[in-house]
Amino acid sequence: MVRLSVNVNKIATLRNARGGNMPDLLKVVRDIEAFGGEGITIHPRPDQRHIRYQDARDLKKIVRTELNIEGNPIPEFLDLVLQVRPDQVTLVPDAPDAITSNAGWDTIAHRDFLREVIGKCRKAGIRTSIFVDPDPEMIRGAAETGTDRVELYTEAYAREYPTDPEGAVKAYRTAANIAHEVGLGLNAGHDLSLENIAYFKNQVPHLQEVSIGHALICESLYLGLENVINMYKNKLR
Ligand SMILES: CC(=O)[C@@H](O)[C@H](O)COP(=O)(O)O
Ligand SMILES: NCC(=O)COP(=O)(O)O
Repeated sequence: MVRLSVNVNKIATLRNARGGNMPDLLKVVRDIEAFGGEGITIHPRPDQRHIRYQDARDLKKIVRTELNIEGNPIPEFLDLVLQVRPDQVTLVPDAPDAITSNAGWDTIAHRDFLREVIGKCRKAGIRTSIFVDPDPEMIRGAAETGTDRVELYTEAYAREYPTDPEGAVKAYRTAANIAHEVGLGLNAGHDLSLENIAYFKNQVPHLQEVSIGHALICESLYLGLENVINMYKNKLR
């Protein structure tokens, strides 16, 4: 079964909107795990617009499933990750002012930098993943960095799925097979939803984990968090 890691950035967005602690992020995370969530993903951005660095420290103490911290490995991010030691770190090449993640790594141009960062994380006992487009050369380049896994950036799939499901997924199927051939574990995420997740899961081999946040939280406004988590898990079986 493909593991569901729930990205809780948008819980922190709502919390920060009033400057208080409602919704209580730690309570929501405990409930997500009680409802069947199999991991918690956070993406502390440099401006800490939603997830704050302190949230990462606090969540490390309470997460019982797996904690995945995503972000651009700027020095303060890497320091946080090496301090917190999550189960997994996912390296994302976001610009500081990016409204959301919008590209995968150029694993060839940044091979030496990624090797250095990944080496430090793996030495600290943290499983590593790097955010990549479904580009065969980028997947092969990722294998040269020493990373444990890659995370396929699924925005293009989600955008094209409604009009051309097979056209949307074929690059990801190819990328997944190449990742498997070169010995990489496989995650996926960004803009996945109740509408598009089952087709992706059924068409993309070797998938170990999906991290889903924005759509899941929005769907939960109508259908309820516990119900939505179990709807995703049923589609991921
Ligand atoms: C790497 C990735 O796709 C997610 O972390 C996504 O960027 C969520 O970030 P926001 O919640 O800030 O959009
Ligand atoms: N890595 C993807 C993630 O954590 C959540 O992305 P999204 O579902 O908020 O687009």
